[in-house]
Formats: sequence, structure tokens, C-alpha cells
Amino acid sequence: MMRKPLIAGNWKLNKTINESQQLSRQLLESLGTVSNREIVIAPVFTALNAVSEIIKSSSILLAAQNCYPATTGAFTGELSPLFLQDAGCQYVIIGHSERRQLLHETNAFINQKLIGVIQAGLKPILCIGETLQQREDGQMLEILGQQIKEGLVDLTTDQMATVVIAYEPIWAIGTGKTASSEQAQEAHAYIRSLLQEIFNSSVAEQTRILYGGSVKPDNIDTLMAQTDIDGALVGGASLKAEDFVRIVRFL
Ligand SMILES: O=C[C@H](O)COP(=O)(O)O
Repeated sequence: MMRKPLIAGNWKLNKTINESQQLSRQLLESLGTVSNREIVIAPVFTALNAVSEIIKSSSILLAAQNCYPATTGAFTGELSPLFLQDAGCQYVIIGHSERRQLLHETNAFINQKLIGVIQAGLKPILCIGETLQQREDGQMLEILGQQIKEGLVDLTTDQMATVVIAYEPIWAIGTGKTASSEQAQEAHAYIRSLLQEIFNSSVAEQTRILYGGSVKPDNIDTLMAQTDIDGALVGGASLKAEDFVRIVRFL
């Protein structure tokens, strides 16, 4: 089965509502009818609805950068998948390393979010990745294994059909240091082998695994040429229409 390439732009804490609308209009103009790749953009919460209005009849999909694993209730300051869906989202990024590090999110908490997202009919993009220290200490595979196993606990094979995984080595995020295509391919192949072990070969075969970490117009082609790389989660380069468009149009 062919995995449709997915290119996602994580705008992180950037762009006001006006700026988000402007960037969305530029992307709509260049990418609004692209159908051979899935395109996802993740603005800040406050801009979600305004961006949704712009891209809603196009092939560009909307993601939130986080959520809380509840539906409604006394959860001051949080947003649940239900509200993200109400704002126009189809995807939710879960467990980004910035949240794991700055907000101490655990694999167990991330797993609850993942289940909440799926139950609300949205699709999760689960981020995993090792630090430089962990890589240098030879712990990379162990860390990835833990993040995958604990992050995907209790998911059925049917639910796995909605899950996208993003491998983002922390040392490559925002640093300009991309993992080499070989390093990325090695991690992606390992993640796929874990999916086979935990679920089955069709889950392993169908699940899209994105690479993230300093993806730019000049390295996307080589990354996408790797067997187990099915797309990219792009930070910095997704803030400039020209760069993101080129990344989506990888060769
Ligand atoms: O979610 C995106 C990643 O954190 C990558 O960010 P970056 O492309 O700025 O390195």
C-alpha cells in the first residue's frame, strides 16, 4: 500500500491572526489544489478559526499544536479535541519535544491526549525523538522504543489507521543541524519495526512516519528519497510561504 506523503507546517508560537491569514492566503494560492501530497498547517490556537475560514474548501488541512485529554468541564485554560474540531481542525500535534521538555509532558499523558484526539474523530501527529546526550550515550533506540510503546498503549489496530508519527531528533530542531538522511532513515526503519512488533505488518506498512528537525528546501529532496520517510514536520521553514511551498513540492 502506498503511503501518501504528508508535509506539515508547525508554526509554533509565531504569527498573529492577521499574519496567519496572510500566510494561509499565500499557501492557498500556490498549494490549494495539490492532491498528490497531504498538506497540513498548525497555527496558534487564536488563529485557528480564521485560518480555517480561508483554507476550508481547499486541500490544505488544519492542525492544532496541542490539546487537553478531556471533552468539556473544569479545565481552566485548556482546549479539548472537541473545541479544536469546532475551530476547523482535522489534525492535532501531540507530544512535541518542546512540550515534553518545557512542560514535562510524560508518555502516559501524551497517550491520553492521543486517545482523546482519536475519539473526537481527529488525527494525531505523535512526536518522538531523542536528545543529543541520549544519542551519544547509545540510548536512542531505547528512548524511541519507550516513547512509541508508552505513547501508543491501548490503541487498537483500527485506531492506528489515523495516527501519524513524527520523528524529530531534538538536537536537530531549530539548530540548522539536520539528521543525515541515513540517520533519519535508520530511526524511521526502527520505528516501523516497532509498529510491526506492537501491532502487525499492515499497521507498520500503512503508518506514515514524518521527519522533523531543520527541514529546508535544500534538504527535503534527499530526505524524501529515503524508503521509510513519508513526509516532514517543518518548523522554521514553514513560516515563509516560498520555502514551505518548495518543501511541499519536493522532487
Ligand atoms: O515541529 C517542528 C520541529 O520542531 C522542527 O522545527 P525546525 O524545522 O524549526 O527545526
